[in-house]
Amino acid sequence: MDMHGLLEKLKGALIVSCQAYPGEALYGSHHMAAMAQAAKDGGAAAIRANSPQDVAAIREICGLPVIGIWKKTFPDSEVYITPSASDVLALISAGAEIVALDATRRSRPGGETLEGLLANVRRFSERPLRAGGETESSGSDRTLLMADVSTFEEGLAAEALGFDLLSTTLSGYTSYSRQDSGPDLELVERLSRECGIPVVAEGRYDTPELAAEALMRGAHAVVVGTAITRPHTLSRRFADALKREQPARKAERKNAAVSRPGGSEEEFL
Ligand SMILES: CC(=O)N[C@H](C=O)[C@@H](O)[C@H](O)[C@H](O)COP(=O)(O)O
Repeated sequence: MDMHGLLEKLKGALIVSCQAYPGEALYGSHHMAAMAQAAKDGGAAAIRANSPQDVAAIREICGLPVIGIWKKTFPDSEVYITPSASDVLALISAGAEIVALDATRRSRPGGETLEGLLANVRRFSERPLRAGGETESSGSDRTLLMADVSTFEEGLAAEALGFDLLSTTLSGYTSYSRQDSGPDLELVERLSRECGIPVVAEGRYDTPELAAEALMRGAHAVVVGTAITRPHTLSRRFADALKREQPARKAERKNAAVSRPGGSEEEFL
């Protein structure tokens, strides 16, 4: 499959983000590969995964195209999604068909620039990023680069730098981007209208309806993570809702006891 074939395959598709952090019950490539297989069984067309180990495990088990990222934190920068050229190359070696990286305007670790990073990746990549030459494990003739952005301006800049596709991943996660509890559908719509490369909707799509709306607004595909693959977060939502309900129920029962003929508040207590 060439890069156009891969992008065509992702058109209108669900991409499931399978990520877990150290200390969480599902942390580990084995769990993430099982999660990816379950997502595939449910109709996902691709997987977004963190670290070369998870990318390799997921590709081996479920065989779907993988968008690889590598989250790393540094004391001198807020950038944490695939911060450096060597991270990109490690993900390419692990078999990622697409590598996503922070393309915000924030300063990067070690003072590296986004332009410099792209030049390094192109220079050192074994699977050329701009030339042909299909490799056995590759789903595409070259690894595509996805820009994770937080604003419209960052999207335009990333397209000008030669990224293959954009994702709205970081809207709400930079200090200067729109802060909202829901997904940034306006950003999806604006980028889709103004950019010549595919725009992926990502970040806080927590219902099927919101994901479908993103396609209506022009998204090429939708990435869903937390709402599908983070069961402890989902469990907490339910548990918190029940906890919030308890005082209301208690008050209801108390009112019912007091208003019953012969009933009293003491009886309820
Ligand atoms: C901001 C950031 O670091 N986003 C990360 C990017 O890979 C993941 O933690 C998210 O789960 C992913 O973007 C999917 O979004 P959501 O989990 O909201 O469906």
